[in-house]
Amino acid sequence: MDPPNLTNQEDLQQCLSSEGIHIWGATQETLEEQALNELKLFVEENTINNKEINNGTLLEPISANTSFCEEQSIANSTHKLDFCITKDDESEISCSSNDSDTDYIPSEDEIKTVKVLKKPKVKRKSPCNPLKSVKVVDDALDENYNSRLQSYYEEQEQNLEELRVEDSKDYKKLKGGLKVPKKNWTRLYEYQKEGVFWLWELHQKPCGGLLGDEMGLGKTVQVITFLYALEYTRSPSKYCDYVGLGPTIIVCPTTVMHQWVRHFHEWAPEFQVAILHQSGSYQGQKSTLIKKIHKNKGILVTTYAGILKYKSNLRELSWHYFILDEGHKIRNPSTKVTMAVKEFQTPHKLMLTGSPMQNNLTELWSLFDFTNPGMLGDLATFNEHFATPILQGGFTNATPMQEVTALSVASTLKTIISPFLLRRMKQEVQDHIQLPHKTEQVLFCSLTDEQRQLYKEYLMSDQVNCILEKGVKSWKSDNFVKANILVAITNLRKICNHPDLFENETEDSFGSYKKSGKMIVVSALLKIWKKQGHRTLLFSQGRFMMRVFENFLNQQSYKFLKMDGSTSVSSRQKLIDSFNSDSSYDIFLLTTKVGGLGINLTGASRVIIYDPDWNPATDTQARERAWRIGQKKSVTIYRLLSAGTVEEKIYQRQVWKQLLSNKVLIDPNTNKFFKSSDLFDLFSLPDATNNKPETTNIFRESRVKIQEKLDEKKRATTTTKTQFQFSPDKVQAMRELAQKISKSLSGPSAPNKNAYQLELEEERQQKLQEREKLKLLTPQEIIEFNREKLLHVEKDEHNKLDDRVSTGTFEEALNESSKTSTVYNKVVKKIKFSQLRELKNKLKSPEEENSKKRKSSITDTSGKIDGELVEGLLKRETNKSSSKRQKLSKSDNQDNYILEHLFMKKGVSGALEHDVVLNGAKKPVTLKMRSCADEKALKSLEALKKSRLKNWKW
Ligand SMILES: Nc1ncnc2c1ncn2[C@@H]1O[C@H](COP(=O)(O)OP(=O)(O)OP(=O)(O)O)[C@@H](O)[C@H]1O
Repeated sequence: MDPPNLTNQEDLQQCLSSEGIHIWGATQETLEEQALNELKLFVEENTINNKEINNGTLLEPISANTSFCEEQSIANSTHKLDFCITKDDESEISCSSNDSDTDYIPSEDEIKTVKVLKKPKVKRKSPCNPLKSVKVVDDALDENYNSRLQSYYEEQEQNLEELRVEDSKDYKKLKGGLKVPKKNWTRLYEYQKEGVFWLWELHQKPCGGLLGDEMGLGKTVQVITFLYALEYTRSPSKYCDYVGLGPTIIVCPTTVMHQWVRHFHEWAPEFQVAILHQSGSYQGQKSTLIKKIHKNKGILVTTYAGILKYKSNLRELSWHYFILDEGHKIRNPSTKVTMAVKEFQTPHKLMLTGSPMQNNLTELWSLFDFTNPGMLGDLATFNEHFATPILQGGFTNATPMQEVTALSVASTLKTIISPFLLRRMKQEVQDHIQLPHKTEQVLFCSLTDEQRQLYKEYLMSDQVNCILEKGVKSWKSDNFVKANILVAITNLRKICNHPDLFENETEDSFGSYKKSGKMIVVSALLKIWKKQGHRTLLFSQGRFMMRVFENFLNQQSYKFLKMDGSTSVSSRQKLIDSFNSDSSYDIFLLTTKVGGLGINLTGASRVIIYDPDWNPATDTQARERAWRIGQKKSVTIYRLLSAGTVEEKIYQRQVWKQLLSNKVLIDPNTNKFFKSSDLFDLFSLPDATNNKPETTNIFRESRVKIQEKLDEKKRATTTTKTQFQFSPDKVQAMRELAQKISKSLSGPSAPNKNAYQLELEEERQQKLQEREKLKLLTPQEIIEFNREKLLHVEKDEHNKLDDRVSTGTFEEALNESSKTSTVYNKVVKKIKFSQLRELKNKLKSPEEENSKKRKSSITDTSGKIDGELVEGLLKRETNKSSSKRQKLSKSDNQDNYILEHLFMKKGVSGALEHDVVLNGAKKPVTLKMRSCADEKALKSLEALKKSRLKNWKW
C-alpha cells in the first residue's frame, strides 16, 4: 500500500503553526499532536483523499460518493480507526440533515468518528422517546410570520397596523442615543447592559468586535437586544444606507439554529427570522428565501456549511450585520470556511464565542482577522513578534528574561485587543447572576486487568515498536509514521474507554461495564446520583462508546435520551426541551461535539466527561451546558481519565493550552506552562502498583482534600505494618488484648446503671493489666499496640492519628507513641460518653425515644445518604460539632462522600480540582528585566504598526 501523497513542507509548517507547533520544533511539542494536526491538514487539503487508516495501513479510498460521516464498511479489517476523513467541505454540505455531527464546517478538529467494521451486534433498545414539545418554527414563510406577529400583538393588546417597532417613550436611552426598549433593558443583568452599550460603541465605528463572555452568560441575549434597540432607535447608519437594522446574517452551529430563532421570538418578536437550512420551514429555492429576507430586512440564520453552500447568493447582496456565533470555528486561517466568511464586506462584523483561543495564538489572530481585518498585522509578523515570544516564555525551561518578555508582550497584545474584545467570566459576574456552586474534578481511574493487559500488549506490538524506532528520527518527514502515531493513539484511547472498542468480543459480553475502569466509576456515580435525585449529562467523544453506554443504560433500566451526529437536526431542540422539562429522564447521553455547543441543558446538575479532548475548549463547552443561567442546583462535574495512560497526556496538553490562553485573555502574569511529553512518554504505561497518577504529582497543590485524607489514612496503616517487625506471637498477644479492650468499649450497653458501673470497673482492671504488659514492650511496639487499639475502636477519630513515617528511632517512636495515646484516650472518653448517653436513653420513655430517632434519622452518619443505605459506604461524616463541616453545603457533603466511595471501592487513584490546576501562581519580576522586556514589547508593537499600514481596513 502506498503511503499518502506528501503535502509540501510549507503547507505542513503552516498547519503546524496554526496549532502553535512550528515555533520550537519537536522538542517542546508533543509529536502525537503534530501527527494529528498534519493528518488533519491532509484531510483539509485532500491529500489523502478519502482513505481510511487501519492500524497503520492506509486503506483504499472510499468511494468518491462518500458523504461526510457516512458509514462505510471495509472488509477484512480488525481494529478500525474511529474517524472518517471528509472528502471536502462541499461533500459535507450535501449530506442529508440527519447524518452529521457537523452541519458546520469540518474544521481542523473535525476528524470524525465514522464506523467500525464489525459493528457491535448489541441488542439495543432505542432511548426513550421524548415527550412532544413545542417545535420552534422560523418565519421563513410569510403566513407563519404574520400569524405569529398577530398572536404577539394580541398578547400585547396592540394593533397589527402599528409600526414594526413602535416608537414610544418606553425605552432606556444610552449615551450616543441608542434607545433600548425597557421590556428588554429591565430584564438584562448589569454586565449584559454594559455589553449592549459596548456593542453600540462598536457600531459607531467602522470596526467589529468579539463578544467573548464565558459560556452561558447570555451573549445571544445581549446581541439580540442590541439589534432590537438599533431597529427601535431607527438611526441612520454612518457606514451604509440602512436606517435602523438592515438585513443581517447569523452563522451558528446546526444545533443552535432553532435556539437563536426562539431567542429572537422571545426578545425581539417583531423581527422576521428565517433559517437557511433544510431543517428550516422554507423548502423552496433557497436563493428566493435569501432575496426575500434581505428585502424585508430580516434575519437569516444559517450554518457554517450553509455559508459555503450559498456563498455566491449571499455575497450578491449587501448585508448590514454579519454575526458568527461560536466564532472559534474559523480559528484555522486556512480552512475554506474561514476564508469564505472573511470575503464578506459588511460594515459591521461581530463574533460570539466563549472560547476565543483554544490551542494557540494564531487562532486569536484568525478571529480578529475576521472582526477587525489587519488590526493584528499579517500572520507572519504576528507570529514573529507576538506568538513566538509569548510561547517561548511559557515553557518550564524558559530563561527569566524570556519569561518577562512574554509577560510584557502578552500585556501589549492584551492592550491592543482589549477595545474589541469583551470577555467576562462567571466568577466576575457571580454577584449578578448568582449561579449555584460548581465543583469540577478530574478523576484518575484505574484500568481493569483486561484493559491493562490489552494496553500493554498493544504497546509491545510491532506497530508501536515501529513508531518508536522510526518515529523519533523520521516523524518530521515521514507522513506515514505520523499517520501511524495517530492510529496508535486512537487505539490506546479506545482501550482506555472500553476494551471491546478495540477488540470485539462475543455478543453476550460486549460492552460489559465491568471490563472498563472508567465505566465502573460511571456506573457507581450514576447509581448514587439517581438515588440522590440528580440528573446527569454523560458526554463521550465517539459514537461507538455511546453505543456501549446505551446498552449499559438499558440494562440498568435508566431512563435516558441520546443526541449524537446521527440525531436529525430538526429533532435536536425537541430532545433538549424534553430533557429540561421532564425530570423523569435520568441521563442525557451526548457526543461532546454535538451536545457541547451552545445548548442549554440546565435540567441536569451532574456532568461526566468520559474522555478528554485534545482541545480544552471542547470539554469546557460540554460542562457549560449545565452550569449556566437558569441552573438552580449545585453542579458537579467529573472528568474521567485512565491513570497512567495516554489520556493523562491529553489532559496535561489541555492544561498547557488553557494556560496559554489565560496568559493573553485574562492575566499575562500567568505562571509557566510545563514541558510536554515526548514520544516515549506517550507509549508507556506505569506499573499498576504505582498508584499515584503522574498528573496528580505535577499539580500536587490541586489534589482534592479528600484524597489527601485517604492517603494519610492508608499511610498510617501501611507505615506501621512495614516499619516494625514483631514476632507472630507478640502480634497475636497484642491483638487479643486490644480486641478484648475494644470489645469491652464498644459492646452492647449495660441494661442498667449498676451494670454500667460494673463494666467501668472491669475496664479499670483491664487497663491495669495493659499497663503491666506495656512495660515489657519497646516504644515502637507500644505505638503499634496503640494503633491496633484504635483500629478496633472503629471510630472516625482514629483517622486523626498522626501518620508521620516513623524511622523507628527511639525518640520519634516515643513521640508518636504519646500522640497515639492521646488520641486513644480521647476516643475512649468519647465512647464512654456516648455509652452513657445511650444508657440514659434506654431509661427514657418510649415517646422520648421515638422523638430522638426522628432527629437522628436526619443526621444519620452510618452508611446512609439521605436515609438510603448505600453499598460500599463505610462512613459518612456529618459531625455537627465541627464548624468547618457545618459550613459545607449538602452538595459538598454528597460530593465528598462519593469521592470517598470511589477512592475506596471503585478504582479511582487520584483526583484534582480542575480550577485549581488552571490558577497558576504569579511570578515576581525585577525592574531591570522588566525594562528590557518592555523594550522588546515596544519593538513588537512597532513591527505590528508597520504591518498594519498595509493590512488594516479601518
Ligand atoms: N437577562 C436574562 N434573563 C433571563 N434569561 C437569560 C438572561 N440572559 C441569559 N438568559 C438565559 O441564559 C441562557 C444562556 O444564554 P445564552 O444562550 O444567550 O448564553 P451564551 O453566552 O450565548 O451561551 P453559549 O456560549 O453556550 O452559546 C439562555 O437560556 C438564556 O435565555
